[in-house]
Amino acid sequence: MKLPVAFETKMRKLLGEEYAHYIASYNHPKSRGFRINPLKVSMEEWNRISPFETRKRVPWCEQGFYYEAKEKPTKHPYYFAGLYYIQEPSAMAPGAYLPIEEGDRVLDLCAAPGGKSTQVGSRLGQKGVLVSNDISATRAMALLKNIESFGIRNAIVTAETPERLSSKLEGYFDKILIDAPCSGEGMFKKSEEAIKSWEKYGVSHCCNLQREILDYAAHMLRPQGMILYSTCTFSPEENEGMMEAFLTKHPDFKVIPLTPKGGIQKAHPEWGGAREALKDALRLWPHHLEGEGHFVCLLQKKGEKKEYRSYLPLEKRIKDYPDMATFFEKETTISLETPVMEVKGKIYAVPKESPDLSGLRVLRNGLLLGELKNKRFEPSHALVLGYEKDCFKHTIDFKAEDEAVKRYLKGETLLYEAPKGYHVITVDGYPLGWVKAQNDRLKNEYPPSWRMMG
Ligand SMILES: C[S@@+](CC[C@H](N)C(=O)[O-])C[C@H]1O[C@@H](n2cnc3c(N)ncnc32)[C@H](O)[C@@H]1O
Repeated sequence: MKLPVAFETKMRKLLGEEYAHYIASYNHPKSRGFRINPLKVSMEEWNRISPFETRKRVPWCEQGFYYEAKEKPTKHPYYFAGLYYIQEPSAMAPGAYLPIEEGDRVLDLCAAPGGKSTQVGSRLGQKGVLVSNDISATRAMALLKNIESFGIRNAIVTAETPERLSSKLEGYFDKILIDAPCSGEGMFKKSEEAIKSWEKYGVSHCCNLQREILDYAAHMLRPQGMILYSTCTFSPEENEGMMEAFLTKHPDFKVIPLTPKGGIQKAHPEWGGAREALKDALRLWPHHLEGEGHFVCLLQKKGEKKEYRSYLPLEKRIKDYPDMATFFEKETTISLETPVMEVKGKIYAVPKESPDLSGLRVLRNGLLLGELKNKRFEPSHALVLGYEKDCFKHTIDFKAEDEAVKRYLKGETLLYEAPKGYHVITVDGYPLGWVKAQNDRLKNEYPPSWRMMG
């Protein structure tokens, strides 16, 4: 791999004697990881059912595992059931180090494609609120799909600028994750694109973005709330230096020490002309652990906790829409008292204490239950992925090895005798999607954009 000369020179200067060790890590094979979804599978259950040989754990992430390329986890039906997310092991650190308490309102401000959002969302355990945002509407679509796949019901997905979000959400959040757009130096081994982007945009362009994002985040955080700032770059300007500039501008914030685990190192305040307290931020180095480069820092806002009062009024329930209520009664055990919101015929189950986001670009207001079409209710794919098997009254279960599962995931009609109407296909008991049974056939309702390729 050809690294930019300016980058090598910079790293040699920063790392001194360690440089040889660091540069040698570019010859090591890439580390691959996946993170299991505690909303769908406990660790005990996973250890029983895991189809993969490798059982090696990622030391800094309770749900993280390494895997070998030959194991091809994206081809297994469990992937389609949302049992795990493929994630570079070091990228699991920010979501693991963010403290989460029951009922927290969390903002993931730069969230696409959803690595950290799926992690934090699954740690929330369907309680509280997760607002997952990305400035790019196209990237936010991929984020939405991953949130749906993970079955996170209490997530709101937006595609907004931090400025516009902050105009509506002053002091709303308990926790904010900023996985900042950065110069990506820690990802050079993972992608050639990262090198090209570094050469094109450089560090200072990213610093401007990060400063702005951090300022808007500070505005949206309640006193006593926390910001977890992370990058996948080595440059001190975007890490210790960025945190120093933020703390100078916002003296109502302090650094919360993080404990290094499994080869993670302390940060280097001296590199960024930063205060001593920033040694308690963390750096992940490819020559100290199995994973790429990352920086993680936890900040807390001082002051007294205030109550946020401007919630979205939730007046409707499933039972208020007769066609939908009939469907839910016939097909599910989900409560008809579930609070819902209708947007252009689409019905969402909305988390309690949702903020009022009117006027913003909202892709999803909670769990999409389905659509009202000419008085008929059509259930969504997200509904199947958002609940466990026992919540559906008509299910057809296949074993993961059964060829029918792959054929279903590829969109084929299956020959199968079942009572007429909707059924949920499950794999080893994990819901995958809808079918409609008729005349000894299961009409495939698996969405084309979710299908298994190849
Ligand atoms: C490092 S990536 C995020 C990766 C993501 N957190 C994950 O774990 O999958 C940074 C993201 O920031 C987004 N971004 C860039 N500028 C932004 C801004 N001003 N506000 C919000 N998001 C921004 C990019 O579109 C990109 O998706």
